[in-house]
Amino acid sequence: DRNNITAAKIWLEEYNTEAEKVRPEAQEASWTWNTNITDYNNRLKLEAEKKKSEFDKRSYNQTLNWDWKNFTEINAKRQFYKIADIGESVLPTDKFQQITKAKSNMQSVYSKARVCNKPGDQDPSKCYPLNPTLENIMAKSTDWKELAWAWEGWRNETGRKMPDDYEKFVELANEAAGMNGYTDNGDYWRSWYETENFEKQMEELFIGLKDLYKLLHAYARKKLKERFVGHPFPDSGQIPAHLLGNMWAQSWGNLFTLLAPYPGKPLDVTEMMREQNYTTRKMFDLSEKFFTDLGLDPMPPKFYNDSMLDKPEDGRDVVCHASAWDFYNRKDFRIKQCTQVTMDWLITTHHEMGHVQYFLQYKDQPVVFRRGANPGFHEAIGDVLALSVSTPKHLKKINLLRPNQNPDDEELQLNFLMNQALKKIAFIPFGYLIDQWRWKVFKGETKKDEYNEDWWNLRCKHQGVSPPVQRFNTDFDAGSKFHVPNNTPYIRYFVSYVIQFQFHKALCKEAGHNGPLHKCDIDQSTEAGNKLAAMMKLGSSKEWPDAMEAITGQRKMNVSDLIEYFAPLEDWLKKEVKNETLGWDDQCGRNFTIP
Ligand SMILES: O=C(CCC(O)(O)[C@H](Cc1ccccc1)NC(=O)c1ccccc1)N[C@@H](Cc1c[nH]c2ccccc12)C(=O)O
Ligand SMILES: [Zn+2]
Repeated sequence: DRNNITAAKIWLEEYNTEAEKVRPEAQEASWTWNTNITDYNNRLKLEAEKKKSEFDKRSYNQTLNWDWKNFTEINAKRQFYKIADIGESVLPTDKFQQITKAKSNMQSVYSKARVCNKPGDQDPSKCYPLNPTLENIMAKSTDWKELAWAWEGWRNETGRKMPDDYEKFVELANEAAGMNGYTDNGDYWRSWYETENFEKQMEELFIGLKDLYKLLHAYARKKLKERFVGHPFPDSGQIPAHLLGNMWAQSWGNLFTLLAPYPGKPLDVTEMMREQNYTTRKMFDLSEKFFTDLGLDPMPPKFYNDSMLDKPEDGRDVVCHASAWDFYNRKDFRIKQCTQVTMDWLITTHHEMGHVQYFLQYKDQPVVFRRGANPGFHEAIGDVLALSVSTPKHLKKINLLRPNQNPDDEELQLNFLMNQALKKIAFIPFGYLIDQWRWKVFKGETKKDEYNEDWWNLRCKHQGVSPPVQRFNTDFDAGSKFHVPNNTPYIRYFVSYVIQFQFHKALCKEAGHNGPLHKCDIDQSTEAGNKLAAMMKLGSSKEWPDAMEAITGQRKMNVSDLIEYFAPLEDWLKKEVKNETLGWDDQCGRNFTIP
């Protein structure tokens, strides 16, 4: 009968066995398309996703045979709750095909996009991809026109071609969410945090970090005005978005040579990697060794054979944006990325390896529990280890610090903190605003003809950046960022950037570190590794405060550890910008220059 827990548990076993067959097939078809974008592979992907959605629907219907909401066994009840949460699979077949098609269209446009007519090119029909060319231009160029060409061209070739598909996706995703009992798709996405007034909590964390961001923003703006003297910066105080070393101004690390407090003491890890003939494989071996030295798991033998770690040179179209893949059969785990030999990519490699380590640690959980305690946890693992790898102390240990440099030199340490701030503090408003925008779109508060206006309202208000050229409602600049056409939620990265410092603080204590937090390197501490592993083994079987408590002893997210980490730099910045006006007007001033 409906309350027979023994029979229910038998059914759960059967569900898991079936899921460990259906999911690998769907993953394999998705992998084939992601590593070779063709119409044929797209059809196979659609077919496999259809099969998986039918399995999800069937399973949902079978959960109705049990009064699982009244089960006293928490673990079984939570498995039923997750099995019944089938997302877009709830849609009838034709609508499911439509939403999958709209998503594939946008992903294909994004991954195939190329930008032509580069200023100074003899052959105007020569076209360039984001990875590596446009990313390198945004990182290295100090030519206003060249930066504006890449910035505007990328948006013309991606976002501008998506509004219709995006509107279709929003409509169908909201319909699916409604059928599952949510008010809209944003409500569904936020439900994964199982947290009362989650939006309010995010806003409070963001407010707690604003002052720190304003200091860094004022300093960067001051130095960029010197570099681009004669070029227009809006009176309203924003920084033109194409000057910050990154296509989306989400990470300012490429401005290190301009912004380092002591330029004479560089951290030029990329050059050191190149001088030592680093290869992609060496970067992965280095990362894997950090994990195994903590007592965590090595990569399975198949991992290196089956992964795609470099951009293919045979001209085929692939999804270059990095991702880690769990095939839900406890055997297949892969990474797909178009690695370049740079420090940024060494960090990204740790980020992706963090995802795979989580897969390995929770692989014996029931399939529905093979997820992060909340999505932010999954994004934080690799970044926590990278906080140790990036320290001058660790770089010295792995011979990526110049031999004549002393890792304990206080000026070098301040340069290191600035480098970290340009990646971690600069990211905060960007990590916050993407889903502020999407949640409003899903709520119906932002209509299609307001997509771009609302996007720039948030970019100007929260991030303090402005468009370098005139923007129109026929533009769709949100679509120029991978996660929007790929429909990957983004608040997870904002959460990760907060909790990774809580994890770092706790693991450093476990590793017996004394002294300033930013000098801590947990390398080789199996005590720290054991704590991290114990948390990861839980997967999503427990609510995330339990997982947080397993590492930090606390049950809440808070920004105090991040602020503690950057305290020495905050003092330096306050002195550096004491004659500057901090912040900017909510609205972007209007003074574009058409190049
Ligand atoms: O997007 C990524 C890395 C890609 C990912 O590893 O997060 C990837 C995104 C993705 C999700 C879904 C489909 C395809 C790609 N997420 C995963 O691979 C993943 C796998 C399993 C569980 C959770 C996430 N980073 C973000 C920001 C970021 C956070 N930490 C970083 C460290 C270095 C560089 C960038 C970042 C960005 O580039 O804007
Ligand atoms: Zn990630």
